[in-house]
Amino acid sequence: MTQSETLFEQAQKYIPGGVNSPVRAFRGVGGTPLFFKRAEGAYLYDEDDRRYIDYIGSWGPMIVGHSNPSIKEALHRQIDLGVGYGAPTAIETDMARKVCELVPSIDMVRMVNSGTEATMSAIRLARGYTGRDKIVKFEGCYHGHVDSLLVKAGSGALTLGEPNSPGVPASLAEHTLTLSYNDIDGVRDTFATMGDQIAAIIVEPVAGNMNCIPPVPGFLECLREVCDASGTVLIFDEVMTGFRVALGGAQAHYGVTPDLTALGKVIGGGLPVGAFGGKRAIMEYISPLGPVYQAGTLSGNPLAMVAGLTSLNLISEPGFHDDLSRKAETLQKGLKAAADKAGVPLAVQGAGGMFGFFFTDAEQVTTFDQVMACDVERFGTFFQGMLKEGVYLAPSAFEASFVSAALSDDDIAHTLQAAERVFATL
Ligand SMILES: NCC(=O)CCC(=O)O
Repeated sequence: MTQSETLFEQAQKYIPGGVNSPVRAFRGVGGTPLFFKRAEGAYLYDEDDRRYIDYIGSWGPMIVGHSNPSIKEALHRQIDLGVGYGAPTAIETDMARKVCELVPSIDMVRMVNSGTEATMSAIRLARGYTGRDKIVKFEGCYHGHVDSLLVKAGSGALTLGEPNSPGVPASLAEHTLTLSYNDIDGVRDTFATMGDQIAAIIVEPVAGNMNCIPPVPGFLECLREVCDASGTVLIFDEVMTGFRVALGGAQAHYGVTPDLTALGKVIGGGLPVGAFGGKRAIMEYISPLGPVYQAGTLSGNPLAMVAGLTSLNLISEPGFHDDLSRKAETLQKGLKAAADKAGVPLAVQGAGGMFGFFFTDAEQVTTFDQVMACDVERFGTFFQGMLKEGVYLAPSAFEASFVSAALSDDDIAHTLQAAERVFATL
C-alpha cells in the first residue's frame, strides 16, 4: 500500500469522502487521490516521495510556481508583525489600488476569503442595486457553491453527477435562469421577453469548469449589449481567468467590460482570498456605504494580502503573460500532435495560461452538449497514465488545467513525451 492509500483510508474516517473539496476525490478518473507533503516551483512531491509536474497549481493560484521566494519572504515578515487584526491596514489599500490599476473596469473592490464569497456577494449586490430577483447563468459554468448558482453547475458538481445540488430550495433556484453557454440567440430571446426582470448575468468569460471553453466571437459582446439595453448588471466570474488569461483578465483579452468582476485564486498568491469589484455607482451600494450587507471576520487578512499583492507584483513584470501563454500554447500544440501520431481523436483548446483537452472527434468544443458527448472514460485512462509518468493534470474531464511561470521548457518536453507514450496505449 502506498502512503497516499494509507492516508486516504484514515482521512475517510473523519472527513466526508476523505477530502475537503469534492473534485480532489479523483471520482471519474479512478485510483486514490495523492497526498502531498511539499511543493516547489513547478513540482509537487507526494507522501511516497514521488515528484509530479504540476498542471493544477492548487487549482489556479500558483501562477508563479510553488514556494516562490518573494511570497515566502513577505509572509515571514508579516507573521512577525501579527497574523490578523480584524481592523484596517495599509496593505489592504495597496492591494485594492493594485487591483484597480490592473483591471480598469474595477473602480472599487472589496476583499473576501474565497471565490464563492466573491460571486455570492456580487449577486446580492446586483440584486440589491437593481431591485430585481432573477439572475442568468450558463449550464456547465460554476461560480462556487453559492445556493442560487448551484443550478446546472459545472466543476465537482458535474463531475459527481449532481449539477443541481439537493439542499437548494426550489423557491430559490426558480430565480436562476440557466442558458446555454455560447448560445447568442438563446440570450437574445430570453432578454427580449424578460430582460427588465433580470438583475444580473453571471458568466465565466472562459468556461473553465466544464473543461476549457473559450467564448465564441460575439458571445461576450452580446451579453454586454443585452445588459446595457435592460439595465442588467453584467458580472464576469474571473476567479479562474483573472490575472491568468491576461494581466487584466479575460475582459482585457476579449475587450468586453463587465459591471462587476469576481476574483479569487491568483489574487491570494496561494492563501484563501477572493474579491469583488466594479463600477463605483454599484459598489457604493455595499455596506457600510450602502444598504446591501456583506462582511467577513478574516476579510483583508494581512497574511493573505501580502501573499496576494506580492503575487500580483510578480505577474506584472513585462512579458510575464506572453511567456505563460507561450508555455500553454506549446503544450496544446504538442498534445494535439502526440494524439494525432497515436491516432487518438483529441480537441485541444485554451486561453492564456489555461488549457483543456477533449477526447472527441470534433475539431472544436464550444457547447456544454459537446462537452457531455466526450469520452470521459478515456480521459480517466489518460489521466492515470500521465500520473504514472509523473504528470499531475486536473483530475476531471470537466476542469481546465493551468500552467505556471515555474514550468521549464524541459518540463513541457517531458510532459509531451509522456503524453505520446500514454496516447499510444489508449
Ligand atoms: N473548479 C474547481 C475549483 O475551482 C477549485 C475549487 C474546488 O475544489 O472545487
